[in-house]
Amino acid sequence: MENAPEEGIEPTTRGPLVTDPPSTRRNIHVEPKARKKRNRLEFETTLDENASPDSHEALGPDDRQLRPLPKKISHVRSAQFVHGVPSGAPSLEHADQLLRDVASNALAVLAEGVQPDLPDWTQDKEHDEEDDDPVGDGQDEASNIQVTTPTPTLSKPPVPVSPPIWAESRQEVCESVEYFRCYHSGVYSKDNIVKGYLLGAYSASRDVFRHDGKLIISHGGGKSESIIIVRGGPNRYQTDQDQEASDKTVRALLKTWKDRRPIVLLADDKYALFPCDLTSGRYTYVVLGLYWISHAWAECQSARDGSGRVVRWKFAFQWCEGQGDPWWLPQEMKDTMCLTKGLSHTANTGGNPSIRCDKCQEQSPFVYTQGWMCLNPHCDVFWSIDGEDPKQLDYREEFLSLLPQKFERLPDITPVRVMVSPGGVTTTYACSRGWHCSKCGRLSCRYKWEHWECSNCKYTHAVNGRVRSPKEFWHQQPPKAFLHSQVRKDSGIITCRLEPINLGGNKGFTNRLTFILPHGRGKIHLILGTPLSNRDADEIFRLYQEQASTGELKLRRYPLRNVARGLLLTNYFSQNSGEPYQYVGGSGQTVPFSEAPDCVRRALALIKERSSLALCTDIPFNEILSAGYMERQKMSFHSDSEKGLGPIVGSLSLGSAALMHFRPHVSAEAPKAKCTHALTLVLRHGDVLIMDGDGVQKYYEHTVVPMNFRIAATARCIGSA
Ligand SMILES: O=C(O)CCC(=O)C(=O)O
Repeated sequence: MENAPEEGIEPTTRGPLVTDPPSTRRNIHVEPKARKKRNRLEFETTLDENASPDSHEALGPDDRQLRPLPKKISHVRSAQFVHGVPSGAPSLEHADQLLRDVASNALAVLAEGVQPDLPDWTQDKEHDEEDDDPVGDGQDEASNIQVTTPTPTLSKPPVPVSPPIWAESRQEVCESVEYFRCYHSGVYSKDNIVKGYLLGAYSASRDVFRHDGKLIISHGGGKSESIIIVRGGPNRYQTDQDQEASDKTVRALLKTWKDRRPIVLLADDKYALFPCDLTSGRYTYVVLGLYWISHAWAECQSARDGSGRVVRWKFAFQWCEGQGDPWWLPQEMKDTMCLTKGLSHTANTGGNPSIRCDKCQEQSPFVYTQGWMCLNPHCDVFWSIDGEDPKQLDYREEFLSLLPQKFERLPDITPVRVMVSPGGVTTTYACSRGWHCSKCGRLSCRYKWEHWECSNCKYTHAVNGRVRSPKEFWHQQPPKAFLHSQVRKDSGIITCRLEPINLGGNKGFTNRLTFILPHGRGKIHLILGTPLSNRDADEIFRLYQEQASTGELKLRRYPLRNVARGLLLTNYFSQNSGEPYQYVGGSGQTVPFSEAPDCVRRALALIKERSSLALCTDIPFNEILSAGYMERQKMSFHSDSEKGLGPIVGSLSLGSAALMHFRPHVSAEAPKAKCTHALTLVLRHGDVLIMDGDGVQKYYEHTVVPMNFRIAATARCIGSA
């Protein structure tokens, strides 16, 4: 199995995905006429002793500039699908059999009175839109990498204490805290409110770390020079562009500033202004604490390609009092601060006038010692002092002073640990998330099935659950209106008539659905489970759960690949048995069948039995990859095309239903737009799927998206190709 061709998922510290065409760029050139004309300045000093941050507001986001965001491109392209076109429609009796299967499932559900309230994340409209997919199937996405050279790290002292919340990889952060869940941007917002802001390598002129970090000035909002790596196509170069108050990230930052909401600041070990060396302790990401935005204003900067200037928004973040002193301060400094509290940093609170521009009538803060200037990017006299472009700018000391503030109640930023499992279910989304180690502060992904374990000090935390029954998933309806499959009309795939299979003994009959791929590329068979034939599958499902929860079956999330900032783990748990299989975890993680738990051996036997009945020949499967999916986990697009693999792959589905999508490989010949799902199958408990032929892997890739908790056992023939 080979992972899908990789997109460049280089988590950047600044800037969301940039997709605006370069033509939208608007470099600022102040007309000489406007420069000569001197503004009539109207001073409106807004500060007083009791001033709240609101009363300092000088340059607010102009609501008239706000435009609706473009609608998010939907990943669901159901409109392009039509029902499969069978080469011969199923006979009435086969259709009848299918209906009877479905009806008997439904009756069994009713008889048991099992109608659990199962969340189905594939249909969950509330699913967090901004929770980026780190792997990214690349349907509609491109990632950008900033190309700015990072500021060299000067020699700094090590951190005086272990940071209270830290991580080695971005995935650990995104999976463990609620306030930073994006892989591609330095600003995480939800519902137009910024929750977290990451300070990283790409500092700009006039970025500031003052008052021991109680005042931080940074630039936010993306649109910087970057390389956009497009899956299956040539990379694109993105020039620096103007930021607009209406850009998604800037807009959210401005709203958060206006609402005076606390946000969490994080820093990575490349943030040059941080006073301590974070690399000394593998502290790649640290949570600094809660801040609020005390000022927001627009600046001009030279475009990196030398083609003019671009507008950049700057934000001043001030430490929220009431959360103690910053953890990175040495104890002596904290002691001194205690003595001088209230004196040192708030000495000057009265010198921050807002000034109204006589040209645009907007107020701008008095930021720079060189003089006041209008900071409304839409004003003719934006960024000019006395009609001249400012050459050098320094902040006014008054502007950098800490402002009075009052927060009634600050949120707790330490991630909460999952303590109880609702209804004894330990495969919920919450259970798949990372956690915070109370012993050493490290954030870790949930990488072991049987419990949470700190990746640093190995401290563990377990939650007891119960074994789930397949009946809990019978009522599931796939989100699309079809029973077993959907074939795209122009895919060339032929759906064959249903074939009955005698399962022998007292197991009765089932049906086989076969799809013939075009140009002799192979076949895909779906052998349906039935209530009668599923007794083995039910037992295997139970065994899998028991043996995984005790750790006898070592289900793990293995590194998918090394990204620049730490490991990226798969979004499912797995374990390989039998012959070594390179793809997941490397072949070293394989357990020989003689040592494999019962669940694996029984799954292998069932797959062998069903595939030999369906294909009328014995398949020498000698490897099983067991995959465990908690809610919202999935296996991204890939193909099983590792060298030495035999042409037949068979898999057994257990637990929740899943959608399996096939699409042609993305290549220069098959541009991205055409690579929609050619075939979608619904895999249910007890179903066995067979991919038959090299061409299935060579010309197609597949993904599996379970609707809820699911186990799959996939068998291959290794070393037989
Ligand atoms: O059925 C599943 O969950 C995924 C199987 C699969 O694609 C694989 O193991 O390669």
